[in-house]
Amino acid sequence: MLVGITGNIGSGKSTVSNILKSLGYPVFNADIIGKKVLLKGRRGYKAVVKEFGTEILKEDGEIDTKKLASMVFSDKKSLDKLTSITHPLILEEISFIKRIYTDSIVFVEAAVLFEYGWQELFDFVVLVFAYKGQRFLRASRRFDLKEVIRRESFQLPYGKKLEYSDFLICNTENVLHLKEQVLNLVHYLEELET
Ligand SMILES: CC(C)(COP(=O)(O)OP(=O)(O)OC[C@H]1O[C@@H](n2cnc3c(N)ncnc32)[C@H](O)[C@@H]1O)[C@@H](O)C(=O)NCCC(=O)NCCS
Ligand SMILES: Nc1ncnc2c1ncn2[C@@H]1O[C@H](COP(=O)(O)OP(=O)(O)OP(=O)(O)O)[C@@H](O)[C@H]1O
Repeated sequence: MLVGITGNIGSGKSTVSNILKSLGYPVFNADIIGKKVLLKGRRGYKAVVKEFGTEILKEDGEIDTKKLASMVFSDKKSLDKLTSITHPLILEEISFIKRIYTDSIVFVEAAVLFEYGWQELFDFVVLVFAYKGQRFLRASRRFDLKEVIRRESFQLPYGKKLEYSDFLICNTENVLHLKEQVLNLVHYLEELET
């Protein structure tokens, strides 16, 4: 059973993933896959350098994801160019994961899932919710607020995402409250699986 975990920036997807991992479940991360395919020698590297130029390279020849981020999150066309290269490769890997884990539950965390119509690939999608203020505050630990706002502007609003989701997890309280919901979710999924 392939289960997607999604939610807007700073909602707590990785925290949910970590809880699932601590319970022993296999959890993959589409953001990480998306960056792996950009490593030197991997299939996205040449195409992205050709598209964005050698100015996105660091001294060691690897792609500087910070520079790339500043280009793509300030211009929708650039973001579309990047995703047209990396998304087919990410989807290939998710399909592979789906084929490998046929008789157990496997989770894939994907920040942007409904935005690109990936829901068809999953048996169920879990949406992690937190209020905008909470998300922005939490995400500012990793990115500055301007960057958080820019990235959020490329994400669908929760109202739309709720329509497409199978389960909702509310990360509006403390992590213990989040863990209780994750436990209820896996209990339900395990019952479906048997
Ligand atoms: C530009 C890149 C290299 C920047 O890497 P960086 O380490 O700064 O960010 P990371 O990938 O870890 O994403 C962090 C957060 O940014 C937001 N974000 C990332 N990609 C997107 C996107 N295409 N649309 C909207 N928000 C996005 C999400 O909230 C995500 O959780 C990277 O984000 C990227 O390659 N994005 C395009 C590919 C993609 O869509 N990846 C996400 C697959 S789920
Ligand atoms: N319930 C909570 N209470 C307080 N802090 C939290 C809570 N849930 C998550 N956090 C913290 O908020 C930050 C963002 O959480 P997390 O990384 O899980 O979100 P995310 O959705 O994966 O973020 P991103 O969109 O940047 O990938 C982290 O520092 C995390 O420890």
